[in-house]
Amino acid sequence: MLLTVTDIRKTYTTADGPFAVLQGVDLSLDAGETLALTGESGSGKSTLLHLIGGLDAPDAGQIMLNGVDIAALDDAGRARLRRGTVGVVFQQFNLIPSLKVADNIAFQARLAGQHDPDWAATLADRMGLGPQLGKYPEQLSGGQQQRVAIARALACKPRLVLADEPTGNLDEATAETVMDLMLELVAETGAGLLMVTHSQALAGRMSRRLHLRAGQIA
Ligand SMILES: Nc1ncnc2c1ncn2[C@@H]1O[C@H](COP(=O)(O)OP(=O)(O)OP(=O)(O)O)[C@@H](O)[C@H]1O
Repeated sequence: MLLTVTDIRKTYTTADGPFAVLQGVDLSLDAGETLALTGESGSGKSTLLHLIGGLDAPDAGQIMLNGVDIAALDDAGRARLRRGTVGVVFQQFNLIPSLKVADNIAFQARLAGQHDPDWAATLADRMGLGPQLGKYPEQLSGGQQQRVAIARALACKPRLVLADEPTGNLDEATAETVMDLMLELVAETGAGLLMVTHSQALAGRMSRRLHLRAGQIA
């Protein structure tokens, strides 16, 4: 199993007191599988994705990724694992404004010491980004920026791709094209995909779907 999440708990401290957003979440994902995570706004979807991506640590529970318990790693260990094993795509693209498209695509793979120029070029080509490689993110449309973000996430050949509303900022037609490309490339690499979405149509394109409600998988 690529990913096994067991009894994950997370409580935020807020001005109104403790808020238990995740109260014992279990899920698993195999390589080559695509999983949609749905749930009302505020149900904890992004929180769960961040924990699985090692961007934050749970209060309790186990997250086994590729045989490693990431919940037991320190910050540096989580960062290393994340760079080499996980590719993340956010709704807001999160490109680096001062870097050209080509360098944005290569950024994470370089950090992980896994930059493969041929693979980066293949991704850019498949994403239709050839003419944009020398441009800066601000010179690109939203759809083009999200294709750069997806290429960047896939450039380190991740075993797991995490996507948080990846097409939430795009118009319907662009969203469909971008999603087609992402699903195609994820399928070709054999990675697992966990995608947070509010779109039932999008969730229907995944091999499985889970719904988060009241801190647990419903
Ligand atoms: N760092 C934080 N400190 C305190 N509360 C937080 C923090 N991050 C998130 N929350 C709260 O935890 C809850 C879950 O947030 P989260 O972003 O995970 O939900 P979500 O399901 O992804 O929502 P949406 O669909 O609106 O993006 C929300 O009520 C949010 O206000």
